Amino acid sequence: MEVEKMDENEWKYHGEGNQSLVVSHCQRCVVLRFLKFPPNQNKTSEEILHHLQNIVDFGKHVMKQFFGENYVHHGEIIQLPLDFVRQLCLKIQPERPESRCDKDMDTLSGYAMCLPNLTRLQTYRFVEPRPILCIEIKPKCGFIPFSSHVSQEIKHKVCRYCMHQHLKVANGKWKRPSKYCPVDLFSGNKQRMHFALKSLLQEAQNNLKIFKNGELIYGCKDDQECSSDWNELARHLKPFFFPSNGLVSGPHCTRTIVKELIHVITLTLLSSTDACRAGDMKTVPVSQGRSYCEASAFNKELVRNGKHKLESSGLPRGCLLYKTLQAQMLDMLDIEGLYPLYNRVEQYLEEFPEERSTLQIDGPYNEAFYEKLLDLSTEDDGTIAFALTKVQQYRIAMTAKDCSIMIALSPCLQDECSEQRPAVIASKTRFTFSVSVLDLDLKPYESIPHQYKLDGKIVNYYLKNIQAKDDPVMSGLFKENEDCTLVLHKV
Ligand SMILES: O=P(O)(O)O[C@@H]1[C@@H](OP(=O)(O)O)[C@H](OP(=O)(O)O)[C@H](O)[C@H](OP(=O)(O)O)[C@H]1OP(=O)(O)O
Ligand SMILES: Nc1ncnc2c1ncn2[C@@H]1O[C@H](COP(=O)(O)OP(=O)(O)OP(=O)(O)O)[C@@H](O)[C@H]1O
Repeated sequence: MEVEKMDENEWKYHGEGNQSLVVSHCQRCVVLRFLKFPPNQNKTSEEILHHLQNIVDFGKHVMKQFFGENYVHHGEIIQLPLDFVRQLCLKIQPERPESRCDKDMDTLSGYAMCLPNLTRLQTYRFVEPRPILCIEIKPKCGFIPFSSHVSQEIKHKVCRYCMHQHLKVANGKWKRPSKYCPVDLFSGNKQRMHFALKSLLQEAQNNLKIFKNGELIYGCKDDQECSSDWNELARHLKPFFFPSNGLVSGPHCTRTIVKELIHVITLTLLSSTDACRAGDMKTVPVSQGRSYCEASAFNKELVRNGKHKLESSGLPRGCLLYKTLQAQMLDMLDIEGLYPLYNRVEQYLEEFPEERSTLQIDGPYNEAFYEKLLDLSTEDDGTIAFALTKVQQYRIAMTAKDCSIMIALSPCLQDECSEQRPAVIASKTRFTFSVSVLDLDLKPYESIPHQYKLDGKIVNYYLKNIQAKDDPVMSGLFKENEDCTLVLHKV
């Protein structure tokens, strides 16, 4: 890219999260990813460059090993003219959702990351004329904690996402709870995956976005403004799934198209398109934890119908979901078992602050850092080395619990598919596809106390407000208490 000739008019707002803001090029298949900071948090250009270098190194030397070369795009750092960045910032400001404007895009350093535009197929450099559909899923944590350090039994039964939903609705983050359960999505069972994906389509929150030719057509632009009109979605999707049938319309057609979409997403999620170095590193036997979540609407429906056995077919080893789950499962001790180890590291650093860089707490994220992550022993020998390994593994797990999966699909002819360019088949269309993972920024060491507190809040809220109401015995107890209160009233 010729940085001297950068023109803000060739770029447009693409999206943002809590840490970064992304703009896409109008003709080329690239995006720029800028860091975001709260106003007044003045970072020097050097600090920003160092932060970005860490992100790139972490993707290149660590996450590629876990996920595989083809799934991870670490990108490169680019230095941009400050004038271009300022103009771009002004241009895109009106497009930004209000809920994300508590942080400002960095316009002072001139540094950004340049990445392939993952809403496009990765085989083309330029925006190609053929239609492209892209589905972005932020699947969140797909397993139930199996650690013996867990103090509340409910955490062995209900997954964090399902519990957290209730706290988020109570806090006003979302209007309604979603029926999506990540444990169903990661089960590898097609029926359960279908239910999970349908639930995501019903209540996308920040877990699902759909792009057509690089433009967002479905999902939440803002926390308050969510598009969940299936008829509108079906109108967009029809040319992809039923290219020659112009007559089909109405609710039946909408349902058929949505079903086709879910089918294709399931097939791509289960496909194996890459091998990776950590491929044989099995963090935990799947059988160790519970393979279903008691709060999942799918599970509840089965129980209502008198069926108690939830199928978990298991994920094919090569697929991205499997790799994501394995990385997530590096959280072997749960935050409850991890927190005392974090405190051990903290104490050590208080005594020996100069050791912070030797211990690679803030990088560099290189080969040596990766090698140390491979020790999966859970036997605590009381050393700082053990505590540090578990802390770093936990940070990787947290990163994998918050990453997103991008699936890009484009209709193709039979002779266009090859081993390099795999295909999935829907009833009327053959799609060539690519699957990628994004937002693999390592979670900061400093966020661990926050994770510990949040975990307590999520569980306590669920126990007090949700489980107590769901459980007939508990709700009976609450009623009795209410009766007592009445007796105690002055009359
Ligand atoms: O803690 P969680 O599970 O709510 O995850 C946070 C996400 O909320 P979510 O539950 O997905 O709506 C949150 O997403 P939103 O900003 O709410 O869209 C961020 O991804 C946050 O990451 P970071 O701390 O900014 O790096 C995420 O925080 P981390 O816990 O991953 O640090
Ligand atoms: N390489 C890419 N190609 C296409 N779109 C991208 C790319 N990187 C990011 N995006 C889009 O920009 C959005 C924000 O990016 P990203 O998830 O990296 O932000 P974040 O601030 O790190 O997220 P979080 O809130 O999870 O911390 C993504 O949800 C995705 O839609």
